[in-house]
Amino acid sequence: MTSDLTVSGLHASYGSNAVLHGVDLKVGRGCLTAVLGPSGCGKSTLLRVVAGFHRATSGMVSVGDRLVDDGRRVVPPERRRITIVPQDGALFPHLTVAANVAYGLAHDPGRASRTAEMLQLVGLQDLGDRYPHELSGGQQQRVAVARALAPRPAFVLLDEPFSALDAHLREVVRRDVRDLIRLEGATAVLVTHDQGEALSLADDVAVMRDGVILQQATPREVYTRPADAWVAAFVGDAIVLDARIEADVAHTVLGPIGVDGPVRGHRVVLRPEQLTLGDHGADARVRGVEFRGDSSLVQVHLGTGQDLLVRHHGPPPRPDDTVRVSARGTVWSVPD
Ligand SMILES: Nc1ncnc2c1ncn2[C@@H]1O[C@H](COP(=O)(O)OP(=O)(O)OP(=O)(O)O)[C@@H](O)[C@H]1O
Repeated sequence: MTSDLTVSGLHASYGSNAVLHGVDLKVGRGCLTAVLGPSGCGKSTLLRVVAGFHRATSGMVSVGDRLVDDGRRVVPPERRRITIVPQDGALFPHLTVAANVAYGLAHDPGRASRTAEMLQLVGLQDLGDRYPHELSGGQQQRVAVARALAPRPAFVLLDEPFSALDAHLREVVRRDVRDLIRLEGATAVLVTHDQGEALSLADDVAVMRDGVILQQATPREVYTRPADAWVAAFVGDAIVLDARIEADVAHTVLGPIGVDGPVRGHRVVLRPEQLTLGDHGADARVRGVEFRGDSSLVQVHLGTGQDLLVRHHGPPPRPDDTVRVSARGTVWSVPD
């Protein structure tokens, strides 16, 4: 992988408050990488150090083959060819949509045609004369992304750019933005605490907690082969079972299940869609049912005292029904 951004051993603080504790991250050229983590874990701080708005205490950041921060020598933000799209889009309210998009193209002779092209790409070619307050939230976000990509930055950093949008609009806008980033061939880092967004959009997901990246891998890999039980639960609904593992078979309260990959402890992880409610398996009682559109998420209480989530298709059981639960597929072993 040709790496466009390399962050290694990065530490950063606000005064005496250390926030990044040795972050390692690699972003391949032309890739969209999501940094996924809970509120306050340091995602925005990481973006700010990468963009050059905050200095590292130690560690290093390289963009392309150029070292931009090693805690001593620092390349200023305007010389990094990195663009940040902040959470609120931060459009200039006194400029029209077209003038906002053209803003970064001041010295570009192809300014007018590039602006028109970007407006076309985000589907706002008819709204160039409007002002930001005359647009919906989703349209404003598109303008913000068009403005960021217009000068063809090597790098785009997106800081939770879709968080202000409602669920439906968010899906539409984020798909458009991803397509635009792909089309422009930009390398992008997207910060989010929304696991669905990270898993569905990104080529690569870096899961962050308390100022460190716990795992960086493809969406499928972090979902099916999480680094630990915390990552498993953060990227999706997870079932963590105690297990005695012998010869690639985990002996659990749900019976024996095959283990995929190395044995790393006494617990295994599986997903609610791997469980089946049927006429065989462990005895359980239904505690609650959540309607999820195409399926139901059924919370069951095993005779052994453990609660599990089951993704169930078809008519759901009712609270207090007695059911039997079995597991399909393989499980993934996580460290204790
Ligand atoms: N300017 C600042 N001065 C002091 N502390 C700060 C400053 N900015 C952020 N912090 C602290 O640093 C920690 C990490 O903040 P950061 O904004 O990087 O987290 P985040 O993961 O982006 O959170 P969110 O998802 O809520 O935006 C938090 O504890 C926060 O309170």
